[in-house]
Amino acid sequence: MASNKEIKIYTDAQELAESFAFELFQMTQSNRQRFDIALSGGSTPKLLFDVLASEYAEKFPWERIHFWWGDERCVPPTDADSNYGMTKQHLFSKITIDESQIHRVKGELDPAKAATLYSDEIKSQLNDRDGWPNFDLIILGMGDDGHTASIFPHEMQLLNSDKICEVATHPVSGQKRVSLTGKVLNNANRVHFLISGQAKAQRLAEIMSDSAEGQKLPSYHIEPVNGETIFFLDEEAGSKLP
Ligand SMILES: O=C1O[C@H](COP(=O)(O)O)[C@@H](O)[C@H](O)[C@H]1O
Repeated sequence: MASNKEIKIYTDAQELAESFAFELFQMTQSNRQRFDIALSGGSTPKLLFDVLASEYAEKFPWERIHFWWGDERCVPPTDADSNYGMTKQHLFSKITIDESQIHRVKGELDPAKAATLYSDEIKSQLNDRDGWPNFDLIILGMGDDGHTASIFPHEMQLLNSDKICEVATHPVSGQKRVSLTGKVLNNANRVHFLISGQAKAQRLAEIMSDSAEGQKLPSYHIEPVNGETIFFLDEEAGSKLP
């Protein structure tokens, strides 16, 4: 199948975050009443949240945005590893948004229980398309090993899971995660990867060249058939692209 992955490259991580914040702002300028956006953890979104908090706190239609996560680490929200905790620190604590619009994974609970609760909340709140929840936008990162959300290369079966969420295990630390599965990621209207840094360059080159190596990486397989897939990169991340 021909790929429709689009690539946008910015000078550095700061310019990437600022340009992406503007893209987000533009997306919210329609008269839609609600946008369901799944966030990622990681270093690049942190910069994005800082830009949103400092430059868009008053401009954004926060009352129409519902926030979710593509994945969460199974730790309490106060833990430095918590994706929700990082977002709270860098964004939610600096804007006015109702708690009912923040749909976090309860990382402090038993992982299987947290995955079930999160799946139930998604099912009860999101529109369905072709039997799967339909996010307006899923923002994803990519780990140095090619993982995305918390779908790691040693757990490729999560790409084809029939569940909305699964419990995943980090290959090195053994930390438990809750992750949206591939069918949900691939049912979004938009998937936007935000990727910066030299450490991602080789994996990105493998993915974009359609190589056998690339096909072993979870990120390669995320491309909604009925949606857009855009890779927002800085020059370092894009430095080895074919
Ligand atoms: O573990 C995770 O890593 C990825 C990538 O993060 P980065 O810091 O290498 O950019 C992230 O997308 C995911 O949400 C997070 O849980």
